[in-house]
Amino acid sequence: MDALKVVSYGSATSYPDISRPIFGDKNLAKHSIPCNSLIKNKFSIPFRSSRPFHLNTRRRNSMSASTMAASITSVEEALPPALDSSSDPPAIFDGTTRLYISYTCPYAQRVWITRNCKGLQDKIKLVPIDLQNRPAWYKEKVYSANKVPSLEHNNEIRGESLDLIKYIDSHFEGPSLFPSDPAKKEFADELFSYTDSFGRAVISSFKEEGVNEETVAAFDYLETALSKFSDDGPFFLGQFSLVDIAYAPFIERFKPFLLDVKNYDITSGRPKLAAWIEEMNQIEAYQQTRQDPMELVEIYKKRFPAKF
Ligand SMILES: N[C@@H](CCC(=O)N[C@@H](CS)C(=O)NCC(=O)O)C(=O)O
Repeated sequence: MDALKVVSYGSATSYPDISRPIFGDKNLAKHSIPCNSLIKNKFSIPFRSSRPFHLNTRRRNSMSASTMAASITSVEEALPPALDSSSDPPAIFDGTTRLYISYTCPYAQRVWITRNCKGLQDKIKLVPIDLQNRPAWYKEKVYSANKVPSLEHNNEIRGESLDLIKYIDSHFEGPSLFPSDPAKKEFADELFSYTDSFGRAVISSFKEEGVNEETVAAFDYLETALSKFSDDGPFFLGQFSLVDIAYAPFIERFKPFLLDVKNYDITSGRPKLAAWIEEMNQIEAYQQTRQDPMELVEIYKKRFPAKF
């Protein structure tokens, strides 16, 4: 893993938060930090594995020493180009574990983040697909649902992002990304169940003028949810978990889009959500999956050409 290098390929590179200035450069000092330093040093991850975990974050020019300590690091990989209708299929079912994604798909991004967080870059090969010019073999030979993400593992293909992040967490090595505390597990289930409703509630405003009550309530729900275990840390279950991974790709898109087209700042009056975004953006395993926010805004503008 340490041999992996920083390489951006096409649009698949990591970007800082749209609302924050870009600090630093690409010539970053690199080192690994252990799992329990994952999220700033004060928040440990008392999940079942204590295996070392490699987290990368980007060095910034103006930072406190403690933030700096957690923010310089590490493991980046060369991202392959997306396969399109002219590309040959990989050697499907040759024993290689493959994660089929699209670089711009938030569902696929959930699984990609999970794979990175568990340090599985060498064990699970990324196979990006160009959804706009999809290879026919993907539906015929890989995943008949013809969607991403899908995971090829042990001669089987599995789909559905929430199932996949749980599957990867429980069937592969690396730090556990799910708590054992029953109260946290129960809350995790509630938050997983809410993901689709959350998305629908936010998108309901994309088709009309302004930001409706349903959308506001959805972000308020997250703000309240972030209070529940806030004594343990800034994430949904206190410690970083699969729940954060389930929401991050969507917040990554909704935040810049709502700001750009509706002048609506989802963090205004929601300090816990603002802090969560800040903390998420420090996690290199996530950073490496992020796209240019303005490209994401443009994608949404095309997809929702309604009233801005
Ligand atoms: N419920 C699925 C949704 C996956 C999904 O809709 N993926 C989109 C890309 S973001 C897709 O593959 N769309 C292709 C299509 O529907 O033809 C999951 O959570 O994995």
